[in-house]
Amino acid sequence: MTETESARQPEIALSDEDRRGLYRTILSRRDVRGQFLSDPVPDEVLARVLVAAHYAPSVGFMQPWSFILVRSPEVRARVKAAFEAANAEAAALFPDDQAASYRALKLEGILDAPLNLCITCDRDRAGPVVLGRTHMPEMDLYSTVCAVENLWLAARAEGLGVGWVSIIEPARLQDILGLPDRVVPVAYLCLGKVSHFLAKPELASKGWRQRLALSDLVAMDRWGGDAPDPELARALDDAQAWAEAGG
Ligand SMILES: Cc1cc2c(cc1C)N(C[C@H](O)[C@H](O)[C@H](O)COP(=O)(O)O)c1[nH]c(=O)[nH]c(=O)c1N2
Repeated sequence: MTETESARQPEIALSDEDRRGLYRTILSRRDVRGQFLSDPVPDEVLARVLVAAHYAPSVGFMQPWSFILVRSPEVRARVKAAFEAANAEAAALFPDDQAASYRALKLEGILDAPLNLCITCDRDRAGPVVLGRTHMPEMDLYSTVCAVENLWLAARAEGLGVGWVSIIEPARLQDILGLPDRVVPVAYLCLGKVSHFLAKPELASKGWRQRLALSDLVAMDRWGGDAPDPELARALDDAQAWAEAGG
């Protein structure tokens, strides 16, 4: 089969402005828990961020995701109760010196955000044998996470905050949302307009954990292999300094 001109995209790199916009979106995306406004998310905007999620890559083009929009106060109250139960268990797992700061963190916006959204993975969406999943069975879950990140970035570009809540027993979420066994609740998200976006991750500004140096995370050829050569190491440090300055 020959490739026709119309089968190609007209450009390879994006324009400088588009590229800057992409990096700005990536660098300014935040996990939002405490800055939600109650205004509803307009349908057209919601549709666009869901399209962004749906255009994520997926193993074997499986598109295993579905999107459960949770507006019902009753359903959200049940999810919030599931969070409270899991969060109490989680707090008890940290050593004493960390447990108090853990309890002081706000780790969800389930009732504050006007919309909650569960992104699920249907592990049977494309039958039992899926191109690309034959030897790495978790690839459909990873594909669903790609959809989550696409949505998160598109939401940031639209001025919408997203907060991921994973401190919930999955079996309870499964029950509350009526998910069949083959469907995994990959991400429970809170979504809505925000008063502002924080400049830094909240866990960093509250002293829980700081961003690592990228250059320490890059090794040559094998785990624990040589550090990158000095030119690449400098480029990595410069790029991270650029990101820290806001891009
Ligand atoms: C898979 C997964 C699961 C969770 C999160 C993220 C991801 C990727 N994060 C958000 C997390 O704390 C946050 O991404 C980091 O602290 C970095 O901050 P920014 O996302 O850059 O603002 C998160 N935050 C929170 O308050 N409660 C939670 O349960 C979770 N769960």
